[in-house]
Amino acid sequence: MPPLVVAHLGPRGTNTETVALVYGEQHQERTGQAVEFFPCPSIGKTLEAAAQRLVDVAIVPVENSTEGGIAITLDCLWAAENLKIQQELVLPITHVLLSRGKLLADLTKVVSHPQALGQCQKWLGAHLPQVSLVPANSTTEAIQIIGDDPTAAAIASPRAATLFDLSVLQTDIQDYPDNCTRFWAISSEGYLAGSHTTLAFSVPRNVPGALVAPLQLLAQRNINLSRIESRPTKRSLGEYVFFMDLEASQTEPRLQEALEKLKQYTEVLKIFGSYPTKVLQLADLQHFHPPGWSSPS
Ligand SMILES: O=C(O)C(=O)C[C@]1(C(=O)O)C=C[C@@H](O)C=C1
Repeated sequence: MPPLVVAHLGPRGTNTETVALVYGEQHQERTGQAVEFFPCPSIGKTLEAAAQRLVDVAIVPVENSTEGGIAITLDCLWAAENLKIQQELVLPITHVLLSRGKLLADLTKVVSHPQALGQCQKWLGAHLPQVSLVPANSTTEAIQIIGDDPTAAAIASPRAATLFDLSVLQTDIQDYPDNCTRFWAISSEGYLAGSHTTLAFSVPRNVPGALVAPLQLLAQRNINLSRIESRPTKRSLGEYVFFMDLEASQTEPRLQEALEKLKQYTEVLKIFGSYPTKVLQLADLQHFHPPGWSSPS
């Protein structure tokens, strides 16, 4: 059997890679199939690899508890024709400040993924108000960017600190202790059943009640909405695509009925599948975190 190929945002050491490693380990334990990893330069390229079937599965971040939705993931999912969610994994996110320099006072710039900079903005404002904040494609690309410059620091994971042998100037710099990110394992192949279903739709006209009718269909069937998020359609200002996460499975008649009726009220309706969801615990992460790391939850 050929190995399962799992794409993730690279280079090695990103938070997304941690989730890919856990996903791969659990897949191998469950099926016996070997797993190979395929690091990609951006979230968009990771999803493209899955859509073009260059890989079997793409692991991508969807939403962070501090910073909210990851727009590029939702936009790529909407644009692709054939992508389905297989599984949701929630990772507690701990950020550390890494540098070849020794003192906070010597730093002039801090580099990281915009999500990570956003998740640490209060800490940065309080401790490094004078530095410039430089965006990177990932937390480990940030480590490559700072190189040996002792006046630059990167925000990355404790695992990246160990992998790249960098000194940690400060641990736990995320603004909220329960900071966590939801990730999806996405594939172009069929999908598994599970407790949650994600869909997205555009509405035919921007009129009063355009969103109330779809919401009523769900409420009448006692289907709980765990998230609703809008993204611009990019056709004209004020036109949106609505993403919804539902606490119900497509195998349930109440959801099948609601989805059938939803077609009347939507212009384009995409169903990204039903999937199980899991909050990763220390036991899931034990092979992928440096000694001494403890889960924030
Ligand atoms: O740069 C990384 O380490 C990533 O995995 C990306 C990413 C994101 O895009 O949300 C993933 C989790 C964290 O919330 C910060 C950054």
